Amino acid sequence: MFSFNFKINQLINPNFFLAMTKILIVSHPGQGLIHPSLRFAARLLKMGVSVTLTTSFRIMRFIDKEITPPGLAFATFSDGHDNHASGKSSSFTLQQHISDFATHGPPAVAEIISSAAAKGDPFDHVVYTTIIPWVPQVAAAHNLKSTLLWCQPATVFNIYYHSFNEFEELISANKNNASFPINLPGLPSLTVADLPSFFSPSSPKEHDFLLPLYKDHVDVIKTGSTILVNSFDELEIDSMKGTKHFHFLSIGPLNEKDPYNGKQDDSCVSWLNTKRKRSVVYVSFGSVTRLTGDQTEEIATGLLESGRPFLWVIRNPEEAKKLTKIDELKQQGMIVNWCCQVEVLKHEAIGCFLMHCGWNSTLEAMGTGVPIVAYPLWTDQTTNAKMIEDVWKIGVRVRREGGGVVKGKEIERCVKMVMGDEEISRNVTKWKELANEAVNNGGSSTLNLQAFLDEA
Ligand SMILES: O=c1ccn([C@@H]2O[C@H](COP(=O)(O)OP(=O)(O)O[C@H]3O[C@H](CO)[C@@H](O)[C@H](O)[C@H]3O)[C@@H](O)[C@H]2O)c(=O)[nH]1
Repeated sequence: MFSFNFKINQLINPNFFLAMTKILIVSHPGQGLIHPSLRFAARLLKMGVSVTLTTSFRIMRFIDKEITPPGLAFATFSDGHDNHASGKSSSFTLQQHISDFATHGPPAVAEIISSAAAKGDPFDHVVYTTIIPWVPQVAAAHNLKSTLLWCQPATVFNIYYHSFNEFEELISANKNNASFPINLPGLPSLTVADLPSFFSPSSPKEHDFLLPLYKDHVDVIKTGSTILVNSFDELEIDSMKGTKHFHFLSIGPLNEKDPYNGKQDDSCVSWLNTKRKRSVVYVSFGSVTRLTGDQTEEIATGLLESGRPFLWVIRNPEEAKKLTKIDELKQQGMIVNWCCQVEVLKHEAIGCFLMHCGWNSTLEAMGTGVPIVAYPLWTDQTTNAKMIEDVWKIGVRVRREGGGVVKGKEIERCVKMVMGDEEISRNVTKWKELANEAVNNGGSSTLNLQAFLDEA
């Protein structure tokens, strides 16, 4: 059912011999979670920890084995979708995806843990990502401690926590009033519209299973437990103190290039090399959501009207071909179905990032000092967009006229505004420095990770 794939480079990694702690990372096989898991694994390996990453075969096929971090071991298992055509766009529903992983995962992870113990090389600790709340039970059944690696802002965790506890009634009673103020301990002033999208009455029916799933996550964590967060103290210290029930340890931003993307695709970089400094709009909406045809057409109009060159990730090449002004678009910009985003964002030609506010993309923009045009779609993105615009002040959020599709004119306005705003530019530089300092030697996230390992 599962296969151990201990890599030969374990043998040449000096840290391997020094390893004191052996950690199993269990990751949901979605990209928003596999990227931070790989990056977290790389961090741990650098600190002399022995790490095994487990997830489904399906996603592992997209990981470039030649550039995985030295020493990283994989133990993969089937989630019932091994032959699915692409790990970069799914045809089966998210609910099915999560539920199949929850069916196949527990016995496979149990087997991985007991098999390592039987070989005399047991795990010391299990770390698991968001949306797999079944992991702590499996770990506990093998007398192992487990820790959640929360891959969204601490602010969002606390919103969930409070909304499932003392603020449940207040939020529920006012969910139809988007501007109703919600003041939660440690968090900035929010409104109902700033909460994760699953609280909204307009959230699609097929997302109804997600709020109970997040509740399971919160319920399963014992009071006083440590929660690792892909964030950094300077960014969210108040939010992290927003509940006395948990001990947040921020260990991010987890922003390094990882082997999911494979080797650098030189065509994007060669194209960016021909563009002026800070002139290009980079556009990407992450790995999950699909925009409607109307939304995509309006974005195309906005980009064309902005007059700026752009690099636009449209995951489905067929959708790109259907764009009405595809010839004009190709003259002004470049459309790709995937790129190595962390490398692209580092390029000096990038002037702003039009995005969905997925947490990884937000941190990647922050770590490279790229201002954001926030176009949130679902889940944590509504909250992230609020923080981006009003709290960290590193971008501007698109407005929807009468709640409909965001118009091309609005995209154009936001792109022009964010690329010329001095206050945003100053804040972007400030957060870039703080984000990078946090993960340096002696930085807050490095110290927090050390503290976690001391306890693990
Ligand atoms: O062409 C591309 C496009 C994306 N990426 C990477 O893919 C990841 C995308 O992650 P994220 O920005 O978080 O978006 P999603 O994939 O949509 O992530 C889901 O999971 C995240 C973590 O839970 C949530 O914050 C998001 O809202 C949710 O949509 C990032 O690391 C990007 O660098 C690439 O490398 N190349």
